[in-house]
Amino acid sequence: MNITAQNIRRSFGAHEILKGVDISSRPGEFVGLIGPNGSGKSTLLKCIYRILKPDAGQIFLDQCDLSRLTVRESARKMGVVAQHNQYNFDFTVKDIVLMGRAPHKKPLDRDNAADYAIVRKSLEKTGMSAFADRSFSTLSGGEQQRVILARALAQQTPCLILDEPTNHLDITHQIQLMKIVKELKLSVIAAIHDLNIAAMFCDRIYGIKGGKIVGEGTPENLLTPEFIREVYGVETEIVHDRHGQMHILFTGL
Ligand SMILES: Nc1ncnc2c1ncn2[C@@H]1O[C@H](COP(=O)(O)OP(=O)(O)OP(=O)(O)O)[C@@H](O)[C@H]1O
Repeated sequence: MNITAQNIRRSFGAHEILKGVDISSRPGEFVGLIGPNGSGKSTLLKCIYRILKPDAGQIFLDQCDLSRLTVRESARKMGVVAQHNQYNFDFTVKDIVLMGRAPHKKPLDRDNAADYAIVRKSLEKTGMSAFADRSFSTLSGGEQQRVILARALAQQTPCLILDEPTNHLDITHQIQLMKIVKELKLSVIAAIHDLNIAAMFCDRIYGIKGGKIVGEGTPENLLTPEFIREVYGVETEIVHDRHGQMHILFTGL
């Protein structure tokens, strides 16, 4: 499924945070969004996953204008792994993942064996099976993040929006999460802080600064020392390992 955001504008008070942003992800494409703190990444993703209403612009899932879908309809198409997952009630891990099935059910439908099997598989995939009966609020930040990914997997959507999904995760779980998402071959847009993680997993990356897209391309094409200096003001060297994977070395400010 194509995700297309066109000319998105959004202000908070007098501050225009998004100044006409275009971003897209093609079917099966893993798209990264990089940029400094406060550049508008989360604001853009929140407009896409409907927590915020853009002041102008449109978002399409294939040909379908997202603002014309009900929340339930869009939740069948788009899963979200966001930051700061807090609940007012204390749910078990299993219950949280089961919430991913809700968009697929009619109001009085009960959870059935197929739902429970999907929940079990999603917990297995994220390595969280042993935590199924634990209370979500007692988990560490990284464990919570993996449960939220399991919920998004249980939602079985063709599109996935990830807002700094590797926050809180140790390096093993960062790579594991990105691998899980990559292998799903969904249309993904993910805000990512770690440029090396972005380079390793993204098919295409957008750079955003001051609410404007300042570059777009494959990791190799986009993430040059000049571009990184322009966006972040840091000096870098690019090296390649024996597998041909690029790595960014930070050499100074
Ligand atoms: N609800 C809000 N009210 C006022 N200002 C806001 C609001 N939400 C975000 N902002 C401001 O908009 C700007 C962009 O924030 P946003 O969270 O989109 O940045 P980001 O690129 O995701 O940053 P980070 O890398 O730090 O997560 C920031 O200056 C932030 O303070």
